[in-house]
Amino acid sequence: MLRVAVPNKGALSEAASSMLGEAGYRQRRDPRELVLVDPENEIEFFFLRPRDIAVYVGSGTLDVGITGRDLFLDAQVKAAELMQLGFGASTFRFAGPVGDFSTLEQLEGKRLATSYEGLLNDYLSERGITAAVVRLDGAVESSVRLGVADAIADVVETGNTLRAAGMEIFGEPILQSEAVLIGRAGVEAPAGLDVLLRRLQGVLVARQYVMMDYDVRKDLIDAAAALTPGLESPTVSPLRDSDWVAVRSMVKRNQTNRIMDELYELGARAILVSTIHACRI
Ligand SMILES: Nc1ncnc2c1ncn2[C@@H]1O[C@H](COP(=O)(O)OP(=O)(O)OP(=O)(O)O)[C@@H](O)[C@H]1O
Ligand SMILES: O=P(O)(O)OC[C@H]1O[C@H](OP(=O)(O)OP(=O)(O)O)[C@H](O)[C@@H]1O
Ligand SMILES: [Mg+2]
Repeated sequence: MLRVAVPNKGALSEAASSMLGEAGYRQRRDPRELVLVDPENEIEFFFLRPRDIAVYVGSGTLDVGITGRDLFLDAQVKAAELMQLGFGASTFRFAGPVGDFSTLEQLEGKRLATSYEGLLNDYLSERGITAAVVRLDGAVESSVRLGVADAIADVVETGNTLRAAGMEIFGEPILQSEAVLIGRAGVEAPAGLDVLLRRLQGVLVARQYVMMDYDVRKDLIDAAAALTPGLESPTVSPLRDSDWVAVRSMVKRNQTNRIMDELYELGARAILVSTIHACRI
């Protein structure tokens, strides 16, 4: 059985579980369940803290796991990013009291609070900056006001937490993070991993694309196909009226309305959009 680590709570937990559900795997009914076996799919899910998932995968105890790129890099384990999962996006950044800092160089000799000590130390040493890193478990934004640090390095999503603490970001982003699937580096792929990857890829595509159908005059098919090239090539079917054809093509979800407008301008009619429930590309 493939052994997969999944976040048990926190920012990534719900989205990870619903992605696995969409990929056709059994889901836990009770959030206190720690292990879930899905014998039909020959897979076993272990619900763990996202921060610990890299440790289990890095040590080879579990085959693959879903965690944040920031947490994975912070753990400094021997594993590799296998797939980006398209949720849990955040930026890891420096922040300080409003007006105090504007450049990275000003951090020299200062005290920096963070929950991501490994990630921050790597970043500072790559840039030759020496600062005292204060490792905190959470609520890092309070550390400056409470006097244990001069600035922080933390996860920023909306920036609301920072603003509420009277702080602002400065410097370039340290890291763009999102949820990723990680696996062991330099070993033979475990049985069943290829199926998991294809299924997750299928969910990503089904979320990113819609199916577009329309009718267009035969002499306009090249112009229409240029607007909707699909992944390989659009499907073109005959209609009873031999001057017209029906076209079917996958289209990026976020471009749906622009493409519908352009197809209509071109002369296409009966333009229909439907969601893709599942797919294998
Ligand atoms: N708004 C957000 N707040 C916190 N983490 C977020 C946010 N958006 C995305 N993430 C990502 O979620 C992961 C952190 O998850 P989680 O909050 O469960 O961990 P944690 O902060 O260590 O745990 P906890 O807050 O329960 O102590 C990171 O990869 C982070 O980048
Ligand atoms: O930019 P925002 O949308 O405000 O989100 C970012 C905040 O969310 C996270 O905290 P979390 O709720 O995980 O608490 P923690 O600091 O105790 O981990 C993170 O550490 C920031 O504090
Ligand atoms: Mg948190």
